[in-house]
Amino acid sequence: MYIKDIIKDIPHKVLSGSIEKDISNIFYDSREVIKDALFVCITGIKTDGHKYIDDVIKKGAQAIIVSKHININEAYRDITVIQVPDSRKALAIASRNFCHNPSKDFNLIGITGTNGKTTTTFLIDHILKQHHKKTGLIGTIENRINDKVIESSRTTPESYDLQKLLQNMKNEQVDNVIMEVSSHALSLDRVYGLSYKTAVFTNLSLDHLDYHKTMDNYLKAKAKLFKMSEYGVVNIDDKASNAILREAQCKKIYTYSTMNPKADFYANKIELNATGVVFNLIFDEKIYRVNYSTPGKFSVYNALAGIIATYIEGIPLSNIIEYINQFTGVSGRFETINSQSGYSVIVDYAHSPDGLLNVLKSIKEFAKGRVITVFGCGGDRDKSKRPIMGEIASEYSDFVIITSDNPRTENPETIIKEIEVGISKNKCAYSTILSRKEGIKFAITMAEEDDVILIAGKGHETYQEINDEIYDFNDVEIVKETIQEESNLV
Ligand SMILES: CC(=O)N[C@H]1[C@@H](OP(=O)(O)OP(=O)(O)OC[C@H]2O[C@@H](n3ccc(=O)[nH]c3=O)[C@H](O)[C@@H]2O)O[C@H](CO)[C@@H](O)[C@@H]1O[C@H](C)C(=O)N[C@@H](C)C(=O)N[C@H](CCC(=O)O)C(=O)O
Ligand SMILES: Nc1ncnc2c1ncn2[C@@H]1O[C@H](COP(=O)(O)OP(=O)(O)OP(=O)(O)O)[C@@H](O)[C@H]1O
Ligand SMILES: N[C@H](CCC[C@H](N)C(=O)O)C(=O)O
Ligand SMILES: [Mg+2]
Repeated sequence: MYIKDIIKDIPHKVLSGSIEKDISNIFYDSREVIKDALFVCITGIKTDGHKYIDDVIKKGAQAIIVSKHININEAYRDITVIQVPDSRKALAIASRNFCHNPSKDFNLIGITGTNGKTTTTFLIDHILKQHHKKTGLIGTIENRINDKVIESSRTTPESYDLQKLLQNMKNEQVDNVIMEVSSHALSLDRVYGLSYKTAVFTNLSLDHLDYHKTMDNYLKAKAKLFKMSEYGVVNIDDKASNAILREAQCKKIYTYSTMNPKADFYANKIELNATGVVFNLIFDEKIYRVNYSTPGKFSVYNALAGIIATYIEGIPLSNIIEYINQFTGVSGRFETINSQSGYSVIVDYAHSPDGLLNVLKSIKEFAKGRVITVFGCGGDRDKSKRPIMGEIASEYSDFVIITSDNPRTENPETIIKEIEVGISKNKCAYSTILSRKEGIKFAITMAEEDDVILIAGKGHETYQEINDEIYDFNDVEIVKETIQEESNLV
């Protein structure tokens, strides 16, 4: 595509070279640049793309987008250099142009919030598919085009990767794309220039302060999505919803609640049990009984969000409720493994204080025996949540095993100590076991009939990241193997 077409709608100044050149591809990482490329220099948190200009020109880049003043070497005078005020926004619009604005050809649904994004996207995808729609899905566990799975390395991809993925989805003629929109993506303009049909707000609670610094910044990032969307779907039981509603520029907003009968979609008569939730949905003065097979009060919220987003797509409520009945849940989200000895193990992705609190409260609703919790916290991420999660685990468990999550480049023993600070020692007994595998094994060895073991934090993850190395690791597999070994011993 010609540079002049790629930079359409981007405020810019051409510093050198021609914009009539044909470009092979766009890159934001110098390490990937190939001949005839356009390289967008991004000033990041760790490094600065402007540092790699010489390098990309040597690799054959023909055009460069910069956001800083640069001195162009005489030898490079044929290289097209374009200056823009904001190179992340420029990357998003250039990518959208280069991919022929794919999202204009389908309805885009975006889910934001601290918890529940993956679960809600999977539920919406399920409902739409049951109604014979073709779908694309983008999020933490995987990306999908209809039933084809594409590996995902980020909750919301960088703008260029996102536009390419949306283009592939368009080529497969999807009717809808359902995507998780992380606060990082909103803050770093990965979704800049997209128009959503529907934006969903699930909730806001403590997480990611390593990046956002304050809860207010975190909330403002989430609120951006509601300026880019035709319809809004908002959980008004969450106190952050006031700010979302205030900032939203949607043409229509549907609210949902389990506490306020004035919400557009209101749930009451909620029954919680070990296999799921059942509740009454009240909409437009009609009552529908909904069955959803993931336990926990938070499941009612995810179901409500899924119901409204698909109602906006024109699917009759009676159909939606029938489809929800057949939804079997998401891997690593309240995934239950029953043992022959009568105890059960729940693998869950709760990795924030609110997530852990919700899952433990839900377990308390049905656990007949002790609750044994195994968890850790990720390294190189928000440290403020560590003692709070320690406190929650000890308040709601009979025994806690603090272990490693993904320590990344931090010392795992230090992370464990920071969690330990929050443990209420008079509330419950606990152990610290560095190896997550040993921690899980220890919990299973001590479990007796009717006990419930919660293994929190890694859910679907199939790896453990320690010191920049990725090791195979799968909570569910370790649980199954250990239960098997235990039963062989009996
Ligand atoms: C905090 C954050 O999101 N950081 C993202 C940000 O990194 P950064 O600003 O530090 O970038 P940088 O490393 O300084 O590099 C600046 C520029 O130089 C380029 N570069 C760098 C090195 C080089 O040799 N050559 C080169 O050209 C980089 O490609 C980049 O364009 O921009 C990079 C380029 O797109 C991202 O890779 C990086 O994501 C990092 C890896 C990350 O871990 N992000 C996580 C926290 C994240 O985004 N998580 C959310 C989920 C959160 C949730 O649970 O809700 C997600 O959406 O996945
Ligand atoms: N609506 C909800 N409210 C509070 N907690 C929830 C909710 N839904 C799920 N959870 C808890 O949060 C965990 C993560 O859920 P899910 O993966 O759907 O969230 P997410 O927003 O996609 O997370 P991430 O930001 O890591 O992608 C679940 O395992 C569960 O413990
Ligand atoms: N999307 C979340 C995932 C956390 C999962 C947990 N297992 C960890 O590694 O910290 C984050 O980036 O904070
Ligand atoms: Mg997710």
